[in-house]
Amino acid sequence: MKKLLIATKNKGKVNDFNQLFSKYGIEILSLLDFKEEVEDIEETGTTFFENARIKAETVMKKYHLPVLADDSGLVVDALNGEPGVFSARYAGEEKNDLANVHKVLQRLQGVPKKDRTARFVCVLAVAQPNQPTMYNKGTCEGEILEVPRGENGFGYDPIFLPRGFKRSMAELSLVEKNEISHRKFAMDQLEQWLTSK
Ligand SMILES: O=P(O)(O)OP(=O)(O)OP(=O)(O)OC[C@H]1O[C@@H](n2cnc3c(O)ncnc32)[C@H](O)[C@@H]1O
Ligand SMILES: [Mg+2]
Repeated sequence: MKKLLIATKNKGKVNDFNQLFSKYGIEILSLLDFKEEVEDIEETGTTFFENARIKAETVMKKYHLPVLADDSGLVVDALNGEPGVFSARYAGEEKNDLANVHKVLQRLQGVPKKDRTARFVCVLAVAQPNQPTMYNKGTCEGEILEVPRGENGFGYDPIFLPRGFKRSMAELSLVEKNEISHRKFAMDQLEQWLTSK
């Protein structure tokens, strides 16, 4: 089975990717699989593209392998695009999903349903030795609920209602999420590269 290294330490993403990659017969490894702790990569970019590039190229240069990186987040219109590239650390450096969700809900208190539009964004970067880095972007439109719902997924899934759905992203199964997610749409554009591997 082919293997691909994903430059992430986020278990929720690894879970999504395991299911998304299964149809390509590709086994994925992440930074969580290394015996020694891999140092955190500083995400100093101001865009999802820059941070995806930093993660993919840093890890590719270290291990000399093709590497996929994912930089993603939640963009809320009524918050001028926040939390955006700061999604993981919105409520502090410790990257606490519950605290991040709470902060978004607090900032949206009193904002009516029609103004709670938002989207998940995912930029994937593929870095390979001696080749230009490739990028793909996927989005998933929806709105922010008033209270969290559901136990599946990770991050902001419990407060995100995908457009056209009655269940939150965290009330969808992994398979259902992966039919409509920002990560899936970014992956679709990689199909040619994945199938030629
Ligand atoms: O950088 P890596 O190691 O990949 O892991 P991270 O958690 O720091 O990841 P990001 O820098 O890309 O920040 C993305 C954050 O956006 C949120 N997010 C991204 N995709 C999501 C999804 O599918 N469902 C819910 N929240 C998501 C979640 O809180 C993530 O921590
Ligand atoms: Mg990160």
